[in-house]
Amino acid sequence: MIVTLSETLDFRDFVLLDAHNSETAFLDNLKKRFTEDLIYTYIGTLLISVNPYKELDIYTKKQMDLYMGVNFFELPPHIYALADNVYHTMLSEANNNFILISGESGAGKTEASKKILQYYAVSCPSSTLLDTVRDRMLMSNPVLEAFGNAKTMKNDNSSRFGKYMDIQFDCQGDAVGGHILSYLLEKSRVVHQNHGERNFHIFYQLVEGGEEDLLRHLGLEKDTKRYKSHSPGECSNVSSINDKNDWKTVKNALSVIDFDANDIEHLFGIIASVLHLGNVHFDGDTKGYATLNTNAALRWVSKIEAKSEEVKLVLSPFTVDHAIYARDALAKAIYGRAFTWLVNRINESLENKDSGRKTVIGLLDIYGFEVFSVNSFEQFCINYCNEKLQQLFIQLTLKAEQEEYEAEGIGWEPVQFFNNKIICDLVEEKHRGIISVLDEECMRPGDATDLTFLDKLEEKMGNHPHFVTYKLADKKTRKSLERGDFRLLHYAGEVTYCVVGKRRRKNTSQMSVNLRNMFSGFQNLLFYMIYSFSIGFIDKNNDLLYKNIKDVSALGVATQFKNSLLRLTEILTAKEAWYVRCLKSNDNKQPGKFDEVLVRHQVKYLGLMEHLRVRRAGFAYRRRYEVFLKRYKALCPATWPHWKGVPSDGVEKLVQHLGYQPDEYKMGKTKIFIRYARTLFATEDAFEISTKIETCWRGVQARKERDRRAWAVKIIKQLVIIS
Ligand SMILES: Nc1ncnc2c1ncn2[C@@H]1O[C@H](COP(=O)(O)OP(=O)(O)OP(=O)(O)O)[C@@H](O)[C@H]1O
Repeated sequence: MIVTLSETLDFRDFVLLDAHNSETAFLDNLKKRFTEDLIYTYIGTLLISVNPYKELDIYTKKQMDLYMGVNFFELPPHIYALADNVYHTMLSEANNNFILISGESGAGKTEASKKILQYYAVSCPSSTLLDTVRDRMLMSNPVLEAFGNAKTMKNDNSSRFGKYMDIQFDCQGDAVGGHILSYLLEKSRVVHQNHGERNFHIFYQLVEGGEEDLLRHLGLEKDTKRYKSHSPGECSNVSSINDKNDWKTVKNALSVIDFDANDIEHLFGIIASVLHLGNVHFDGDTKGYATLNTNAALRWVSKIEAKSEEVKLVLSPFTVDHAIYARDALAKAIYGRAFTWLVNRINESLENKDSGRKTVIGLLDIYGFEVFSVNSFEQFCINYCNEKLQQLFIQLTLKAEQEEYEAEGIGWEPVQFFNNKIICDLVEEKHRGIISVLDEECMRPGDATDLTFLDKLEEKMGNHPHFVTYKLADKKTRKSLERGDFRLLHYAGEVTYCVVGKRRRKNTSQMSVNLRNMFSGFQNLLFYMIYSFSIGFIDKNNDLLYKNIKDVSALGVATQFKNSLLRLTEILTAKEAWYVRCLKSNDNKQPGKFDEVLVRHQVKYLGLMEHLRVRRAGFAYRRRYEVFLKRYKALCPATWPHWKGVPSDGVEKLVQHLGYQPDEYKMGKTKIFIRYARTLFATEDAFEISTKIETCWRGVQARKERDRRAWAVKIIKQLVIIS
């Protein structure tokens, strides 16, 4: 076996990278690995995945078998290694875990979470009952994708919601149940899609693939162009999507998940209602009155939501524009509720009825920092979410570190890192944070606008080091800000948010109240809505749907999101954290192309350098004595080929031989702890080679006498490379 120098120059674990503060070195390593189709790299136990945009032969059953039960660092980085390690940690420590999968749209999050699920489906024990749970869990994917994914410019199968899925295991390691939570469904897609984008897949699947009888029953025609809610994107046919086939998959998946005929009828009835609503038109008279007769469109919704109640919405005295807005808001509300219902229904079918002790692996698939598109309210929510998750990462990592130091009898040292709590507080603090200010502004009587909201922010956050606006900025910064912007200095970098909508209506609050009253007749589906063309922070925060009017005065969308994030944080805090960070290699979905600027940007906004810093802080490297000795014994004459004494003594001899200074390492009860120093990088490199040398050595012993000399010469060459 020949070990070339080039093989030793890329690192499967960034923690070993000597120039760990250098973004350029980080990128070089990623790129080098990527060009060799090595899309996975670690930062400790965090897995980075770079989307190759091509099928790689690394997801076979054979590969799965290879990774089952093998030590995390033994084999090349892989999503299966992570999945396996989490599973075995859960079993051996009987604890709960979660895997956070993040990255921007098209980076590969959905694929990563599917691969983890597939791995568990193959590697976990099996029985008829368990197979049912396993199948339902796997089948929940195509269903949620049909209703929650859509073609966007960035991704033909883009998830338009955040997803957290718990997989529950019994103490034998069998998957016995599951539970899904969804976040921030992009409801606006139901009524509007940008050019080149589509509505949620299910609309096309139903119309293209639906059986004649079903379509007739739902009053639909087999022609997607007939439905106005589809037309703005003008993109029904996409080469990578086969709606007819997907329809079959979804129907099959629904039956596996145990949806009965009644459920299915209602579900598709609702989809039909939304399609019909898109085609509802309005008669506007000269005074600007508009009538919206939704009886036909809401036939199915009323079955679920209002039972026998006849639904008729009359909008007056508003204009056709207002009526269109009301219609669209209704379509969004209906779809949002149908999606929630669907998730609940899937959860019922995944529920584990057995009360025995369970441990959990949670999969959280959520957008990373968004800085490219219009920086608006949604991005603000997503970025706040990422800020919270970073906080959680810091807490969990440091907590875990501290616990391990104590268990090993090593004194805890404070670690230098940037604590982003200050930014989380800036956004979420009660009465003082941005979300509270937004709610106050939405609810106060009088003429509240996005700009008065911005004024209030300036008043309250004026001196905050992570907040700046045009008015507060110095001359230089001002050049990059508009008057309607505020900028947050997130832990991962600066993001500018535009608070104002495109067009403003003057008396928004007053109008909201009028509309609210107008819709109070519709049982359970009560929402209030604001002028259709304004999309600023105030209106977005007000785009509410409530069961009960009493709630309306209290909560804005941002606060609801904050509350759901707090609940999520509680769920996650009690678990051990694992991370998959997905990176997009290029913007054109081109196989094998590595766009350095794009990747650099993501490395920054996913906080990977910061992550590396936290991981390397303190004694970042630790291994059990036996494992360490086995790996590195070839590097010291006293330990090679065998160390006969106590492993910890052998390890100490070894590290001293390698030149570690006393402050560079500590000897724990069962493990050695080492600071990441230059020497270690050489050591890890050497480990790779020494493993190969061992293989060669065995080769030498097995060979005939005449070959031995040639093999021995090769080994000596390797040793020269090491030194
Ligand atoms: N590991 C992989 N191997 C091969 N192709 C991949 C891999 N991961 C992703 N892809 C390709 O990239 C596309 C986008 O991936 P995916 O849908 O998982 O992105 P995402 O991060 O979930 O995006 P979004 O946030 O928009 O949902 C996939 O449809 C697939 O073609």
